[in-house]
Amino acid sequence: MSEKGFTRFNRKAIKVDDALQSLLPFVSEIEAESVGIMEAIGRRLSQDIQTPHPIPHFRRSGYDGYAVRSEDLQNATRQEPVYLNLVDNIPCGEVPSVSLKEGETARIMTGAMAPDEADTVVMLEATDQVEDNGKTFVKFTKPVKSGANITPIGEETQQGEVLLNKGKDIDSGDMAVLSSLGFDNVPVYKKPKVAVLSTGTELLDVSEPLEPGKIRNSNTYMLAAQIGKSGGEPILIGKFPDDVDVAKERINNLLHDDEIDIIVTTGGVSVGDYDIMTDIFLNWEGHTLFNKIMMRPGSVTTAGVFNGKLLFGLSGNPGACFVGFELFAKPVIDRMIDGAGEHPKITALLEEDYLKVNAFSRFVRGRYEVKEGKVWTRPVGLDQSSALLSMKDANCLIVIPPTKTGLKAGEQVEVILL
Ligand SMILES: Nc1nc2c(c(=O)[nH]1)N[C@H]1C(S)=C(S)[C@@H](COP(=O)(O)OP(=O)(O)OC[C@H]3O[C@@H](n4cnc5c(N)ncnc54)[C@H](O)[C@@H]3O)O[C@H]1N2
Ligand code: MOO
Ligand SMILES: [Mg+2]
Repeated sequence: MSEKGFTRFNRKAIKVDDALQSLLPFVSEIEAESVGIMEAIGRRLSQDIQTPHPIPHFRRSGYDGYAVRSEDLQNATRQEPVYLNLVDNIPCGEVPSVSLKEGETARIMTGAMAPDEADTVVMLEATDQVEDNGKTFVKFTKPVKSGANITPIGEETQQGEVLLNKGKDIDSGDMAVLSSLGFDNVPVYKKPKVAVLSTGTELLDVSEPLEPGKIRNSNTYMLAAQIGKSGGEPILIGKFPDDVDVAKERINNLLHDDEIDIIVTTGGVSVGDYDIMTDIFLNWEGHTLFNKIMMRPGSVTTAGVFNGKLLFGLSGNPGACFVGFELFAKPVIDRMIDGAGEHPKITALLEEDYLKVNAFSRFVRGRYEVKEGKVWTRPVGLDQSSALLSMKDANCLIVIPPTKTGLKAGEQVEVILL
């Protein structure tokens, strides 16, 4: 009997949102760290990133050509071309070596720094270079608009603007900005360390050959991927037989291990004789928050807290384990790294009838696709808690509210994006 009056069998089912809310008070933001820029890919920024200088930080030529003062060319025509004296050559990475005076021009390459006195760059294709007793001139046959083909300082952004916001997951565009601004070290949130421990005497290691009545421990590896995708770092503790003392001792170590932020177990949370996680949650030094949810699959998903550390007892059934993680552990990890901790939802149209009726909400592994501008969704694989193969094809969970009649094709449903 736990202090909340939970017992093995009489469990008080609570709503998904209430269960999620009951976890959130125990979620604290994880500290930040600084990582090398290449390690920052996919990590979450822990600070706003302001630009220390305008972009671009110098007047930049947009083309290979000649930097000119547009007033020198205002009378240029094919019949009466203007010839400017070539006084400088500015490749990319160099700076102008002379200041342009009236009647002078500088050859300049794309991306190179334009001379202060030039307000325009004329493309090479629109000019000719001519020699005249040892001096080089450039021939222009039409006037140019002042400012053409030169990117002014700060055209993209002025100094001091916030370009990347705290809480953003670093993707390719962010890497362009961070590297351009000189962040060879990047402030990111530490990855919450999530210990994964699977219980079940029936479990074999991945490398072990099958035996009658036994299965390989697939939940641990499925969760490792889900944890990584959620921004956490999976710490694989391994599989344990259905021995409550062994499991309890191991879990206790983890609860006291400052290196571990969250513990996730799989298996043994229902009413079976060897459901040892149920036993642990019924009498442990922590506080059990819930052990029954108004949902399918994963209705026996259980969670508790011990000195501020959350322990999740996910179901052994792969489908239930997967859904239990997505609905409860993923939002917790997200909030630890400054995320909203919400389930990303969109509405979609059912492509086919869903006729299973149920008193609880169903979270059905499904796929959504955009077709003719509308979002459609359909279940994938076996819609059963114990199904293993439906997760690989799923990119969403279709939320089927409690219904007496099931839902018809074309009806609107919410889907949670995976
Ligand atoms: N009489 C009742 N039976 C069941 C109930 C119930 O209320 N009354 N609850 C059902 C529900 S709901 C679910 S969900 C499952 C949950 O089972 P457990 O969390 O206790 O999981 P186990 O019994 O340990 O195993 C269930 C199933 O999953 C397989 N399994 C376990 N660990 C792994 C793993 N690491 N990788 C892959 N597969 C795993 C295990 O072999 C079993 O087949 O209980 C229902 N029963
Ligand atoms: O609630 Mo369970 O995951 O349906 O079997
Ligand atoms: Mg069981």
